[in-house]
Amino acid sequence: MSAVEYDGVTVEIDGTSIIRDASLMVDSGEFLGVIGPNGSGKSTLLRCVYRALAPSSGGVRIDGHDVRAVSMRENARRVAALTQSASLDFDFTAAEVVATGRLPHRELGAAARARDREVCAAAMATAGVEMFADRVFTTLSGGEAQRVLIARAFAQEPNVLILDEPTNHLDIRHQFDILGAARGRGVTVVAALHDLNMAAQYCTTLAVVLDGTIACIGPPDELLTAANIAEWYGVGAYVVTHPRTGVPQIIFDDQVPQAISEEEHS
Ligand SMILES: Nc1ncnc2c1ncn2[C@@H]1O[C@H](COP(=O)(O)OP(=O)(O)OP(=O)(O)O)[C@@H](O)[C@H]1O
Repeated sequence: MSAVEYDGVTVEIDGTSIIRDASLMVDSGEFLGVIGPNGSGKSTLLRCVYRALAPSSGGVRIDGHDVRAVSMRENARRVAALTQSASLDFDFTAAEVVATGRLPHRELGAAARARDREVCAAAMATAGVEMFADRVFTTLSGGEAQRVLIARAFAQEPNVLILDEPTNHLDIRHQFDILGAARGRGVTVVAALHDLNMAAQYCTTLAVVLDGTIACIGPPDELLTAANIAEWYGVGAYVVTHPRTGVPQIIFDDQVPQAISEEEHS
């Protein structure tokens, strides 16, 4: 059984097909990177998993359960999402924001248990935000706030972590830390990523979304060729091999008239 399964998902908004007939299976423990140009449909695809959007046809299953057939609360025990549009206008402290990640696990109205507090403290340590615990969330910088929201997603202890551009606002140190922490949790991760070099380093599989359809699915070293990058993004590139890990790494060059891969170049 797949951890996440899209079965013929079509999303129509105001009569326009934003996603067309998307099918995809993500195995338990896999780190799937969803890549593709701006406006291609990555966020829309992700929103169907955490029920921010209902497909017009087809469905999404988590651990074999259709996400629309279970309660929001039950879905939230399985899926945590870091979204692009998370805005919190209340004067919550960072620790209070993280604590909301435990709500799906608590009985209605029940107080936080010792374990809830332990999980939140560990999540804040993993995201490196313990020092912001008492800060009002809205006073944090973009990167600090992003890490608090990541801590909240970790505190939710989901089987499936949905990350929509998780490295937005993060400096390079925190990009490594957060993607490494997501991978290190051993859960299934589905992440929309713009940074193809980070995607190559952390993702086991990539799904490429082009104009509302999943154009291809495969491991980074198969998909991240110069020819594909030119086709998907209209940018030339040299693709080299990371000297330590062996994964593809991309040096973009908008002046390269025709994309060349390392093999073609040598
Ligand atoms: N509520 C909506 N109403 C109208 N159009 C929408 C709506 N939501 C998304 N779209 C359109 O659907 C397309 C896909 O949007 P989506 O946000 O999924 O793309 P994306 O690949 O995540 O883009 P980006 O890389 O810029 O974040 C875009 O053209 C967007 O304008």
